[in-house]
Amino acid sequence: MTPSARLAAAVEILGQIDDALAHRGAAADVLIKRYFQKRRYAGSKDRAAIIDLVYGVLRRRGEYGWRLMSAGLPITPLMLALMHLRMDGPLAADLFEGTYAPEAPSDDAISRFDRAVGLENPPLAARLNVPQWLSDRLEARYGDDVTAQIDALSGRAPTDLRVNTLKTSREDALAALADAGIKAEPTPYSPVGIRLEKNSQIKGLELFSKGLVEVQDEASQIAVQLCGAAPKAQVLELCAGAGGKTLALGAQMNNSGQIYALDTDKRRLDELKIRTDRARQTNLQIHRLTSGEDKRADQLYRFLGQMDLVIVDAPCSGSGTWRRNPELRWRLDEDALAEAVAIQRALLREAMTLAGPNGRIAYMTCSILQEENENVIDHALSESEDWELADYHRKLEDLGLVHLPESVSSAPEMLQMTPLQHGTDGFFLALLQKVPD
Ligand SMILES: C[S@@+](CC[C@H](N)C(=O)[O-])C[C@H]1O[C@@H](n2cnc3c(N)ncnc32)[C@H](O)[C@@H]1O
Repeated sequence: MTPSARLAAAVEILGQIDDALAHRGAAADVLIKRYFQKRRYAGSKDRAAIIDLVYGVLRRRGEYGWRLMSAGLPITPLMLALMHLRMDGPLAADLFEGTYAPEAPSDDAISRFDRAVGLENPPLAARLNVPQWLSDRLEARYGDDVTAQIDALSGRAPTDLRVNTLKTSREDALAALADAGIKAEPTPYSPVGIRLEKNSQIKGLELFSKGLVEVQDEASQIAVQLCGAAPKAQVLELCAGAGGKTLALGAQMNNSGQIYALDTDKRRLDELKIRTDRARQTNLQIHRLTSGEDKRADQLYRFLGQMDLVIVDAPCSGSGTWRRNPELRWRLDEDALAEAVAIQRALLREAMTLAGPNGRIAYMTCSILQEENENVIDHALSESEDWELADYHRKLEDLGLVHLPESVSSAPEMLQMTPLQHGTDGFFLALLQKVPD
C-alpha cells in the first residue's frame, strides 16, 4: 500500500472508533480486527503501519486536539492523523499522492500545523490525554505524581504469560519459547510469570494451544497469588468472565477444592470452558447468572454463607489498561463511571452474603480510579460491621513477593499497582475478612 493509502485506512478506522465512542459501540481492537478481516490484501507491514498510526493518535488524542484547536485547525480523524505525523517532521508529499490520497493541505494549513507543533505547556487535561472531568479527578487522586503516573499509562504494554503449573514449570516454558526463537524472561515479581521481549505472536505455538501458558498481565497474576486460595477451599468467582483469574486460581489450588465460576455473559463463559479444557483444570463448575433480581437470588441461594473465598473481579472503567486500550480514556463519562460504581457496590454487598463464617473476599478491578477502588471498599465497610480490611502485606512474605514495590493506594492496606510503580497494568486489590466474634 502507498503511504496515502495507509493514511486513508487509518483515518477510516479512526472515524469508526469515533462513531463507536459516541454510541458505546465496539472496542478499538475489535474494529481494527474487523477492518482487516475485510481487507485481506493488506500485508503485515501495511497493517503494522496503519495500526501504529491509529494507536499513535489514540494515545495522544487530547493533546493533538488541543494543538489543532489552538492553531485554528478542525479536529477530525484526518487532521488528528496528520498532527501525529507532523510531530515527527514535515508532512511528506507522498501522503497526498495517489487514488486514496486526501487533498494536500493549503499553505495556510501548513503554517498552522507548524504553529501547532511548536505550542508549549498544554493544559493538564490535554497533557494527560483525558477529558477535563477525568483530569480533575486524577489530579485530586495522584497530586504531583499525576503526570508521571498517567504518562506511564500511555506507553506500550508488554505481553506477559502465566505458566500453567498444572502442566509445566516456568523453566521449561522459557526453554520452549527459546526453542521457538521467542526472547523472554521471568517477570520481576510473579513466580509464575514470563515477559516477552517483543509482542510476539504466541497463539500459534504448541505451548499455548496445549494450555501450558496463558496470556495474563503480571498484575493479575500477583492479585490472584495474594488471594491465597488454599488447596481444598470452596472458592466462588462472581465475575469470572473468560476466566483469566479462574485459571490462575485453579493452578494455585492444584486442582483441589472447588471453584464456582459465575458470570452473566454466556459468550465469555463459553470461552472459559474452552480454556479450562485446554489447561486441564478439573476443579471447576461454571454457572451463568441470568438477569432479574429474583432469579439471581435463586441461583445464588445454595452458595449463601458457604464460601471460603469470594472473588469479585468487578466490571470497571478499565482505566488500568489504557496502555492496551487507549480509546477507553474517551469512552468513560461521569454517568458511565457512576453506573460502574453502583454495580461494584452491589457485587461487593452480594459477595458478603456468600462468604462463610471464616470467609474472605478479594475485590479487584483493572482501574486506577479511587471511585471504583478505595471508595467502593470504604462504602461497603461503612455499611457492614461484620467485615474488616485484611492488609495484603501479610501475604507478601508467604508468597516470596517481598520485593513488590509499595502500593500507590491512598490506603496502605490496599494494593494499587500502576505501570509507573510496578511495571504492570494499573490494577487494584483489597482483601476483606470477617471481624472475629
Ligand atoms: C473484569 S471482567 C472479569 C474478568 C475475568 N475475571 C478474568 O480474569 O478474565 C468483569 C466481568 O463481570 C461480568 N459482570 C458484569 N456484571 C455482572 C453481574 N451483575 N454479575 C456477574 N458478573 C457480571 C462481565 O460479564 C465481565 O465478564
